[in-house]
Amino acid sequence: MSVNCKNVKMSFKSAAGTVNVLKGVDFEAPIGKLTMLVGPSGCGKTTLISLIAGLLRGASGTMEVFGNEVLTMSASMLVPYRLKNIGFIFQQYNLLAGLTASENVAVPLVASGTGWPVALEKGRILLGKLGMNAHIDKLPSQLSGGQQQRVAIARALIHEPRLLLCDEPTAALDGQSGKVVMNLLKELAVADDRAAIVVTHDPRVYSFADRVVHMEDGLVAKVESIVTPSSTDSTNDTAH
Ligand SMILES: Nc1ncnc2c1ncn2[C@@H]1O[C@H](COP(=O)(O)OP(=O)(O)OP(=O)(O)O)[C@@H](O)[C@H]1O
Repeated sequence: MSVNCKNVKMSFKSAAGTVNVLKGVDFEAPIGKLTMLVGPSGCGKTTLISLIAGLLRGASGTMEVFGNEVLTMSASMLVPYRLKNIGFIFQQYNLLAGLTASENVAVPLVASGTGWPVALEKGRILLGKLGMNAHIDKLPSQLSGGQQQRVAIARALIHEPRLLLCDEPTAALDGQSGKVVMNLLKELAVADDRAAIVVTHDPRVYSFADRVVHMEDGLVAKVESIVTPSSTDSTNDTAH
């Protein structure tokens, strides 16, 4: 398993009182698979993947990610944990407005000690693979939504994380662009030693999943294993 969560509970305190958002989640994401996490708005999907990424603290239970017990990890250990293991694609992309596309992509490598020239070159190569050669020196404000999405994907994958976490990667895209993005994610992020977890509301992309985990009201309600046609067949998407 890339991720193995047992009895994960998480609450938020606010002026109105305590909200129990995760109520004892058992969740697994197998290595070499794309796991989709689906369920009604507010059921706790983003909270769960934020905990897995080490971006959110304060949960109880156990959460093993590639052998690391995340919930009890010290703050100083979380930084190298994230750099080594996690790529995160945020719903709103979260690109740095003052940096070009290739500079945005280079940031995770620079953060883990690679020099800017090497990081930028790797960033350009990866953006090229994503069909972005004409846009590598543009600022995010000069890019379309789909182009920004590709920059966010490249930034999440540049340091070759073992686990890619994506929050609604196709929400802002039309149907065809959504399929292209899902094909890219599967091709780049799912391998024998890697896994991806995709949070989505988008029924158009369900067929890219190897496994669908349904959450409801802070709990896992159902798990489906999906048998798909060849996951690498990115040219034939008529089934999607
Ligand atoms: N920082 C916070 N403080 C208080 N409540 C929060 C906080 N973050 C999330 N919540 C609440 O926790 C619940 C679950 O939120 P979460 O974002 O995990 O749901 P979700 O399933 O990802 O929803 P959506 O599909 O709409 O993105 C919601 O009721 C939300 O309002």
